[in-house]
This record gives sequence, C-alpha cells and structure tokens, in this order.
Amino acid sequence: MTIQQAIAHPGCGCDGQSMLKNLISIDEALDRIALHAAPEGGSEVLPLGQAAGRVLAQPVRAQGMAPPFDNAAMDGYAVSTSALRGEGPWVLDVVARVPAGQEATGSLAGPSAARIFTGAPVPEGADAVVMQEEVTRQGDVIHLRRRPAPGQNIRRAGSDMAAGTVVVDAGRRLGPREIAACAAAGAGHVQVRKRLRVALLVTGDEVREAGASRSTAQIWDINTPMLTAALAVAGLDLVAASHGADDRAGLVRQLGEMASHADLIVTTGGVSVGEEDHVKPAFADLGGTILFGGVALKPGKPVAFGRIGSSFWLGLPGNPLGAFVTWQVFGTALSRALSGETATAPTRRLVVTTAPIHRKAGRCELRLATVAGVDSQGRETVTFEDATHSGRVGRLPLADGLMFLPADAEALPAGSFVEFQPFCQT
Ligand SMILES: Nc1nc2c(c(=O)[nH]1)N[C@H]1C(S)=C(S)[C@@H](COP(=O)(O)OP(=O)(O)OC[C@H]3O[C@@H](n4cnc5c(N)ncnc54)[C@H](O)[C@@H]3O)O[C@H]1N2
Ligand code: MOO
Repeated sequence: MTIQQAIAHPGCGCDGQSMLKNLISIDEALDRIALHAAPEGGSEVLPLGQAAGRVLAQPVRAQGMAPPFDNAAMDGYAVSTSALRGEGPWVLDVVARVPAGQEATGSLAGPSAARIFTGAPVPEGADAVVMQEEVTRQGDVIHLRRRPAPGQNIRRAGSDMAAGTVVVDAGRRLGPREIAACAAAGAGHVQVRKRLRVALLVTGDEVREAGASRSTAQIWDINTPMLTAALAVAGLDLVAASHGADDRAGLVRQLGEMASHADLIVTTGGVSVGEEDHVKPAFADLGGTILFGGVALKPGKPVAFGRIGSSFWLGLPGNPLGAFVTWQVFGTALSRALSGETATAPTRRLVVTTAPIHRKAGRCELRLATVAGVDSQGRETVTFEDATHSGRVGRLPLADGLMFLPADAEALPAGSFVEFQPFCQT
C-alpha cells in the first residue's frame, strides 16, 4: 500500500519530489529488515514460571493426554445410563464417593451412583454425571427424575490435547495463553531464545533528563524513558542506555563500544541532513553498512537501518513522535526477527474514517487514531488527529494506534477504508 508516487502538487518543503527521490516505502523498508535480520544469540532452558515474554526455541509437545483421565465437569453423581431401565424417576444407591485428587476405587455396577466432584476421575462403569441440582438425595439414595445422556458432564481424556501433539510452536513469544498450553502439556521447563541485548543511545546537546533543571534552549528527554518502556514491554534486555552529544568523535566511541556487546543498537536523533547530525557519519566511520536511510513516511522520514559487525543498528529520528512511530513499525518488526519470532511485522486491519481528511501528499502518513466503534454497516470506525506533529506526544495516550494514509492521497472523504496498526501491547 505505502507506494510512493509522483505528486501533482508537491507544495513546499520536505515533501517535494526532489526530497522524496531517495526515500523508500514503508513496505520496502520492512522487506529489507526481513531480508537481513536473522535470529541472534543462542537458547537456554528456563523453568516455565520464568519464561514469560521469551521466544520459544523448540516446540512444546504434550507429554500426555490433556485431560489425563475422564473426569467430572460438575459436582453431582456418576451413573451408568444403560443401567437405568424403563422410564424414570429412578432410585439409585450411592455406593461410592470420589473427590478430586483421589482415584476412583471399584466400578459402578447396576442401577447405582457414585457421589462425584468436579475434576474427580469418573469411576469405571459410569458414562454420565448428573448435576446434584437435578437429583434429590435421601440418606444413601438419590431420586433421579430425567434420563441423562451418555457422556453428559464428562470431560474425556485427551479431549483438549492428544499425547505428542505440538501445542506451541518454536518462534512464538510466550504470553499467558501460550504458558497455559505449555503447563497443560506438562512442560515444566522450556527451551527459549536468549533475550536480545539492546543498547540505547539518545543523542542531542539540547536534551536533559526529564524533570532536571534546564536552560531556556534545553528540553526534557522524552526518548530515553519512552524507548526504555517500549523495550521492556517487548521483552528485550536493555544492556546500556547512554546520552550522546552532537559530536562525531564521541559518537564513534560510544557506537563502537555498544557494537561490541549489543545485538541491536537503537539511536535517536542526529540522522537528518544538517551538519549537527553526526550519527550516520559516525556509523560510517566505524565501517557500518547502511541498509536503508530514509523512508517516505511522516513522522519519521530519516529513520535508518544498518549493520555494524555482528550488531544491527536502528537509527530513529529525534522528534519523539517520529521515534515512537518508527519503533512501533520498524523496531517491533526488527526486534521480533532478531529474537527468532515467527510473526514479525505487527498486524494491520482495515478501519473506516469518520471525518474527511485533507493533507499534503508525498509521504505515507501514520496518523494517531482512536477506535470509535462500529458504523451502521458493522465496520470498525476511527477518530483521529487533524494533523501529525512529529514533536508532540501530549495526545499519544489518547490514541489506540496508527492509521496509514497512502502517500499519494491528498483528500479522503469520510467513510474511507484505511489500514490501521494498533499499538503493540507486548
Ligand atoms: N533541512 C532539513 N531539515 C530537516 C529535514 C529535512 O529533510 N531537511 N527533516 C526533518 C524531519 S522530517 C525530521 S523527523 C527531523 C529529524 O531530525 P533528526 O533525527 O536528526 O533529529 P534531531 O535533529 O536530533 O532532533 C529533532 C527534534 O527532536 C528533538 N529531540 C531530539 N531528541 C529528543 C529527546 N530525546 N527528547 C525530546 N526531544 C528530542 C530535538 O530537540 C529536535 O527538535 O529533521 C527535520 N529537519
Ligand atoms: O519525518 Mo519528521 O518525523 O516528519 O518530522
């Protein structure tokens, strides 16, 4: 979709055709990431309880059937339906009691019943469990009014998992859903990929730690805490976080040090075209290869991707919304690929706009959008910001994701379908 096309009315500034000619599309950039980024690091075995957020290196197979035995789905009475002759009601002797966690001793013979509790093994000879609400008990007998169906309220052995089946594939990140399946499969330990080691270098002479005193020309650092949080929710290992001055020699030193022990270096700022933008030259000084530099998107046009020794580099723009958006789109795909995840690019879905849009064509715009509901035709709708400001994050907490406005679209009427990428929660 994000195709860069000739522009009839380029307007002025950095969306002009001459400024766009070296930019690639979002999808081309994602293709280059997919082409170059192979899983980094080895694997290790962890107890299942410590494996949340890790990527599975070996598939998990069910060690036995789940559930492991036929068991009651309700508190009640186990009966044999074939022993119920004629029409009810029937009067049955209660001949056994089977709580959960105890083996059922003996088998049910003839018109009798076993008191049974949810999760307890169904005794031999029984083929149905009647809920206790459906019988009347008097001493050691029950009165059963309605004929139970064979199999009623019995959870059959293997009905959830057959022994030996793969329940979670290699390449899946383990969240609560996957961990539930691993536990049911009997996997006390799992083989997972080592966490991706990420180094963060936030550049700019003007940035000061959030909340610290600052001069009139200085601003608080948004990118360090924002990206530290993004890396944490992605399950990545932040091995270094530094501030870099706008100084080429200093950046060469810092990038060189990071490349020696990180799988992925993420930088912010200093990737545009001014003479104070030293990150790309420093990267080149170290012999790094740039795999792309500049994407036809707004915000985040100067985003860059490269390789240096055995490390990868993702150069995000300094503008905080640009840094956030490019991490969502490219950082997520790259870190997933390097972590060995099978599903890399975040999913997008189609949504419908609720207001007309007029914008400058040229770059694909990833605009903050909020899910509004569904329209009369059952289509999901979004509301959205009037424009994209790459330096503003004040309204970021109100948005649910990014809507993709195609590069060539100058006007879109209300009711248009657009792609929407929800923000990554993991
Ligand atoms: N002549 C041109 N100038 C610019 C172009 C262009 O094509 N030609 N592109 C513009 C676009 S688009 C972007 S995006 C920015 C990107 O520039 P950099 O990635 O080099 O980022 P910086 O210049 O270092 O910073 C940009 C902006 O963001 C503020 N910033 C930086 N770091 C932080 C931080 N950690 N926390 C909060 N704010 C931060 C910084 O003060 C600047 O205002 O270039 C345009 N220029
Ligand atoms: O690409 Mo920049 O982030 O538009 O300002």
